[in-house]
Amino acid sequence: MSTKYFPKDFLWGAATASYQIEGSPLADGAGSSIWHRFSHTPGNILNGDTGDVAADHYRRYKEDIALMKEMGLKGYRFSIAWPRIYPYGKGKINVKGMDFYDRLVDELLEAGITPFITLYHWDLPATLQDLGGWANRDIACWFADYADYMFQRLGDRVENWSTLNEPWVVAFVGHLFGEHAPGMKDIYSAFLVTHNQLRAHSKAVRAFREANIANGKIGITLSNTSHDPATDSMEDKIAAKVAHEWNNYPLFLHPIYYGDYPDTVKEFLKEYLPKNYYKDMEEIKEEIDFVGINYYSGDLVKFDPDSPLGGKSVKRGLPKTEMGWEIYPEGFYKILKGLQDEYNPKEVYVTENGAAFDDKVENGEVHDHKRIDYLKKHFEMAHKAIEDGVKLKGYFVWSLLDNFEWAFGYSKRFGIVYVDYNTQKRIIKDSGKWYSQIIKNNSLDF
Ligand SMILES: OC[C@H]1NNC[C@@H](O)[C@@H]1O
Ligand SMILES: [Ca+2]
Repeated sequence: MSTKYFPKDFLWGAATASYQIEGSPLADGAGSSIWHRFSHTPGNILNGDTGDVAADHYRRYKEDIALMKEMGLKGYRFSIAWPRIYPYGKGKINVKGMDFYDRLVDELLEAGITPFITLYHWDLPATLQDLGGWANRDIACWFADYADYMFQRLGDRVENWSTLNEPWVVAFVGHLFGEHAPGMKDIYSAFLVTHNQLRAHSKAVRAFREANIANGKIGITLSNTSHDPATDSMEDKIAAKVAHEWNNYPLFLHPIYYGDYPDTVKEFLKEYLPKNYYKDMEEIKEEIDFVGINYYSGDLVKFDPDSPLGGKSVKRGLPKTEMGWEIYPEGFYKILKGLQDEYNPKEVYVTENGAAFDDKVENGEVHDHKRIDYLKKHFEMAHKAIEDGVKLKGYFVWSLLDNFEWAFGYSKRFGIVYVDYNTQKRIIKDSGKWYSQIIKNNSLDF
């Protein structure tokens, strides 16, 4: 057993998102979001759950920040609900909505916790969806205006900003698979949404440069699944490469760093890319300060001529989390190392990593050993990645609190803090206590 230390000032934190924890979606003048609509549309969410109350964080934020302080978190990643700021997506500002985030940031700073803001984590103002949402090219301006206003209001106290959370999930789960808001099933819209999110992201980055925020850093947060070829055959290897370049960070980083979509996306999916997309690439190619990596799991990819991507996902019989996702820590290393090798970002943050397990309260405690084991294995891989040159500067566990897990509602618990939704009581799980020690020692014994 040896002790391995993480770099000095490594930013250990926890992550959440507005619609998943806040509740009070229409309070104090906030506008409706596409997730308010989607969760209130019967049939979309397990058990008919909605984000109407969630973890009641909009009202309990001070108590939650006290919990973060008790656990010794260095950082806290959270998202701004665009419809609280602009109830109609643009135009009129809602002062009370802005005040909530002003107070939240001040409370975090008072607790010595570094704020890490995500500008968009899926709760698009519903009125913008009525104008076409992310499929409307004008959203690049709508988003950049919203981003610029946030930079003006919070830029004096917040240095770390991520524009979009998991734009792949927004584009494909929301516009092709139809399982997320706005519930569309149109592959052409999904690629148009991919493209417009890139345009919006880079326009916001330029606004960020203009805002001249002292020590400011801006990036983007991308979802990733580690895709390995099912066999050594060339067919499976190509299928795994296509899956990687479409499903993971390359789909967005290739345009941002190199000004074009990845080769396999252009080769296999050109039909679906917006016509004349290339004209926007100069605008999209815009330097960022860090890449946010979200990682949960991996799979095997087998050549499959019937699939539009030429491949299908295959399980390998590994232990799974409550989400049915295989536990594959090696994939975490592959994604982090692959990112550094392929794009050489200035900095990398793990903006999400964690697991859902069937947590139970026993005598006022939650002995979530499986989550501790999951996190420990992934921390080991993160440490190995740093040793191998990945410029990893911080790690945010998903999630601080049990919360609204989108189409699964409250049935899946990812928190290091347990939430009893009947009483809104919080219980720091064993994993939260264990994590506190890791942060305090800034090291792992393995
Ligand atoms: O599925 C777990 C998490 N994945 N990334 C986005 C978050 O909003 C999810 O809760
Ligand atoms: Ca200010």
